[in-house]
Amino acid sequence: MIDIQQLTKRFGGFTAVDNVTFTVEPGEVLGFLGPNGAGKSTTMKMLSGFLEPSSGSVRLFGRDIVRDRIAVQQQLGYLPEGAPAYEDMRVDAYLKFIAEMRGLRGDALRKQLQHVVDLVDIGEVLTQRIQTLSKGFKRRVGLAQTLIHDPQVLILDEPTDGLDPNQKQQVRQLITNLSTDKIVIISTHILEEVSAVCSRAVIIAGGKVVADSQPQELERRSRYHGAITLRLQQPQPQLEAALTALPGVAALETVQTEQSYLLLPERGTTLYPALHALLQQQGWAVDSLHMERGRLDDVFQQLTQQEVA
Ligand SMILES: Nc1ncnc2c1ncn2[C@@H]1O[C@H](COP(=O)(O)OP(=O)(O)OP(=O)(O)O)[C@@H](O)[C@H]1O
Repeated sequence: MIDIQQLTKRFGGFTAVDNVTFTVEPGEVLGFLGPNGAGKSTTMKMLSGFLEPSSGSVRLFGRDIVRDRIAVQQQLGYLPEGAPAYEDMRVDAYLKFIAEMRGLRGDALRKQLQHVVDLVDIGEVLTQRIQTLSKGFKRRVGLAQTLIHDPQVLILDEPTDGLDPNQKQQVRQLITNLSTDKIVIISTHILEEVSAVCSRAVIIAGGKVVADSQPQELERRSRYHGAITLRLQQPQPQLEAALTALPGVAALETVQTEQSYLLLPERGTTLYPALHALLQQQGWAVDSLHMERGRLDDVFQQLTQQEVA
């Protein structure tokens, strides 16, 4: 388990990370979210032992990262923001170098190297210099470096930043596969990433935790939770008035381009039964009907703007 208690970082008079507390268990993928400048990277640096907290603590399986830094770092894999590497080295030489730094030798080194090369699928670029790689491959080499000593905890700072949609998908799948027996913490400002890979989301703004929940629970806080988008097969002149009058409708929006209506529910209301009854009664044929789980971007905005304001 990783146990973060009242973690704080001040740079001069400025508090970048302010009393952050949370714990993460093996098998969890924790998404650490926040707008630019919220304090994500600073927190990740403290979690991985690269920056000393001003106050508070980080304990990994009971060991304090400041007092026991080397022992804790042996169980950690850290991918810093931008996945920096020695650009003029070849991929194979770089990974061998990192493996040696991690104390691997001989057969164990060769096996582990082969294992991570297969895992992140970089066999075809092993003899290339890192500076000549595409962003996607660079990021995968960064991940290989993070995984080489088979750590129990992975701390990945914006692991899919700058990747194309296919590469994003591959890295997310890899993170999901790795998470079965590891603790994974990823920082991101990509909300779809949270829905795609995270079992939990901690949102920070202005250095403070403003939410700590499962992504589905956060979606339920959105005003779009249970919202229905409706399009009929034939336009009906009375439709708009009938929808506005439906019990439980908080607001009605029209989506002109698609000739559809978006019905927003009053909090705690399920709109579908009343809508279904209306459609049946009027005999209006439905072209499409979609009910939303909620929108993370909406909740993210509410939570982070409140804090900044
Ligand atoms: N070494 C430093 N000295 C002074 N201020 C710093 C230092 N490092 C970070 N900061 C400030 O702390 C705040 C948090 O920065 P941090 O990089 O942790 O944010 P972030 O959430 O990772 O942002 P982004 O999404 O843009 O990467 C920012 O205002 C930043 O300017």
